[in-house]
Amino acid sequence: MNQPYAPLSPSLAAAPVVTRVETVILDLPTIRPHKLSVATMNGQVLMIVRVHCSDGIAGIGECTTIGGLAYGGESPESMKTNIDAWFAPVMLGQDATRVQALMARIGRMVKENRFAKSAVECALLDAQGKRVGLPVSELLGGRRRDRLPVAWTLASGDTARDIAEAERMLDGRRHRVFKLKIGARAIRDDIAHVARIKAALGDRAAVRVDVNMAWSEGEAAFGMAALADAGCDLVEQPVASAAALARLVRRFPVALMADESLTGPESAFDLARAAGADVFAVKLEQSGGAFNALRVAAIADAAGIGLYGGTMLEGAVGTVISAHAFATFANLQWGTELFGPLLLTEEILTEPLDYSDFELTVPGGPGLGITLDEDRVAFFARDGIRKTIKV
Ligand SMILES: O=C(O)/C=C\C=C/C(=O)O
Ligand SMILES: [Mn+2]
Repeated sequence: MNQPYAPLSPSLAAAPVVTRVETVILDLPTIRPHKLSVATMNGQVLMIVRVHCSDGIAGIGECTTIGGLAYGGESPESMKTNIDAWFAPVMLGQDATRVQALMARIGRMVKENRFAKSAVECALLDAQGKRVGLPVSELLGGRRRDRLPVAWTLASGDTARDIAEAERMLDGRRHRVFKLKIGARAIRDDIAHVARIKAALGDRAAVRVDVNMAWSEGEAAFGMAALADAGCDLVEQPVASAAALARLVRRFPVALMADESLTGPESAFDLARAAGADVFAVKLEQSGGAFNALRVAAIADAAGIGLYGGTMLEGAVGTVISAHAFATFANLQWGTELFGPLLLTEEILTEPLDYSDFELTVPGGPGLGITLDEDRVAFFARDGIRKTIKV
């Protein structure tokens, strides 16, 4: 007869706990300058976090941003400092198998810091996936797709160079959706830039723009009408104000996408309630992690708002956890822009990700399904300083 009060099985009775949290900053070159309205990037800075557990399993996470503090309120340096000083002490000794419970514990001690939370949650999910032998996508409810369409951003700052780059991407069957970064130049120059690229590519490619909040509402009204005429099919965050987005939406024959206005489920709900966008760019870091990104997506689905898998130009680790999350989405009408690793000149994985036929393959192995090349991580580590907080 079963013992009604038999002790928990050893694996449950002594759940593995967090024993060490490591953070390291990697400085990596980009293939070319990457010019946005908020910053010009001549390299990318990744903050990698590694969570070690008492059962010998270690998970990895990443948080990265664009141009230091130019995009949002966290930088790789602030993320590293805050994980070392404030996240690690409340994680040590805690049950590593209960990811959401541990993230809630962190949330009671750490306000905001969404990018850093996203990285730590990723590391816990990677470890738990390795522990139970399941991909992260399956821990998030199950993937619906194994491949994701990937757009490419043209941001060299030179129209002819962008056209040549797009032709190479088309010839190589790597990308056929192109996002153009505009907003730094006079609006008429930007419109002419977009029109020239769309005229050159024609129906072989979709052309979209990201203004990164650089326009006033008046400029955006003029710009969206002109971009629609130029054959652009999506305009991303032309203005900073979510209320202005709601005044601009559905006035022009071009879709309007929210990005910077989305900072997690609550902002997604507010924007959905105002019907303030046609599309949501979901970003795990901006959302505060994978579970929050799924909540943002559920709000969009419920409100009939389209979905797009966004990037913070993460390297392979941040890109892959995003791919696992986006693979679970019921709808992903506008594809993704998970090209971050392709903007870098250096590979930090033992096996490069599979970008082919205009798509990215979502890794199928346990956890994230990727392995860091430790020699290359050590080589690109900033000042060789790898900070370790031990129990
Ligand atoms: O820079 C890129 O190419 C892609 C996305 C970055 C930020 C954003 O969407 O605002
Ligand atoms: Mn954007």
